[in-house]
Amino acid sequence: MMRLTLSLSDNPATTAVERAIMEFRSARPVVIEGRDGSALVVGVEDFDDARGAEIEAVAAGHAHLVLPAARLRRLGLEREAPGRVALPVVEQERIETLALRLDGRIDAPVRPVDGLDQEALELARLSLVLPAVIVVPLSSGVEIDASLMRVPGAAIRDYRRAKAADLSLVSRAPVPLEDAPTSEFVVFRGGEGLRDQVAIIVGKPDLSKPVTVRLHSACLTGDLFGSLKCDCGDQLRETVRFMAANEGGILLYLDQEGRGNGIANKIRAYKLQSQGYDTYEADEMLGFEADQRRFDFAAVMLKKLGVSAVRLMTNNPEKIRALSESGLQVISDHRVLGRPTAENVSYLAAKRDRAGHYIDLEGLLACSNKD
Ligand SMILES: Nc1nc2c(ncn2[C@@H]2O[C@H](COP(=O)(O)OP(=O)(O)OP(=O)(O)O)[C@@H](O)[C@H]2O)c(=O)[nH]1
Ligand SMILES: [Zn+2]
Repeated sequence: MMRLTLSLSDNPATTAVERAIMEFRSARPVVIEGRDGSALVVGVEDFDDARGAEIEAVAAGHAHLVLPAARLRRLGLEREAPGRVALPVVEQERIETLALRLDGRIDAPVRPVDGLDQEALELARLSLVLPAVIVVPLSSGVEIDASLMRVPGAAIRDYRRAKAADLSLVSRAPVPLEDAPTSEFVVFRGGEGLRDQVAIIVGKPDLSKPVTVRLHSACLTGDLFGSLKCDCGDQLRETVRFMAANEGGILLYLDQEGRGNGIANKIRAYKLQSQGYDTYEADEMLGFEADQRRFDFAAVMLKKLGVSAVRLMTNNPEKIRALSESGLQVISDHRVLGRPTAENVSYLAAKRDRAGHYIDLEGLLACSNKD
């Protein structure tokens, strides 16, 4: 019999994590294998009592819920690290209360997490689902479904770094834009998120000089639909116009919807915002720290395009720091602000006050009042 041997995947660890992400997103349990044991992990989304009963049969009282630090803080605990709460009974109602509900309160001791717990939480984050996981340590006698995906914990830990370093250019073509007729779209595979990353080269920038660059995190609501809740759409179009009118530039459109939390979690956060919480409070309730994004892979994209010095269009100190640390020469004197609207001023103020963004809101409001 002929046997097909595949040598295509030169990184089986990354592929294993990607398969695990797909399983996890379809609400199937995944087995994480660590050095000192393994654990069955399942996300809290789409969790019901029937699934709970299946998990309980395997867990025999040893399941626990792992919650990130942000969520524990929202539950009233002073925490900088994730923690675990025992689940003697695996019930949907209790899990939802602890992981999701606004009035959730901790009703049991919170213990420190182990390596498998951390890897389980990281798998949930990579999967862009709610960052809360049910973990069942597997003892040797337990039999589990052989079709369940098994993934080494070390591969999950290393995944982000590996993907950030391993970006490949897959396609490129001219795409004339309304405000920038000479533009080229260059698509990379790798980086963050679950899709591809796009570099838009506007005009013909001179790569021997600092190139005007913007790192733009995807914002479906703002970029595409002109949502009034943020300034993203204005920033995007203003950047392209500026580049076209000033010797060109490169805009990186990064798959980091919702500050890296994914569109589903962003809309969950918007629901909380409609109840009066600000952009960071809402994320914290869902278990997210202020910003999940990393920008190291953006530097890899720029280097692959032949860029070594940039003039960055941003107000975000984190973007400036990440590119500088990657060895690129960075000039960061160009701020980029959209129009303030009644709906987005509090969002802009929160970014300035909570995340240290360089936003001169008073100046901006004064300017817009003059118009
Ligand atoms: N989680 C969350 N994400 C949001 C919210 N509003 C906007 N976003 C996301 O925030 C990100 C904004 O990204 P960028 O436009 O790159 O902006 P930035 O980090 O503010 O930095 P600069 O614009 O460069 O100063 C996008 O991914 C949006 O989808 C929100 O209320 N909650
Ligand atoms: Zn936006």
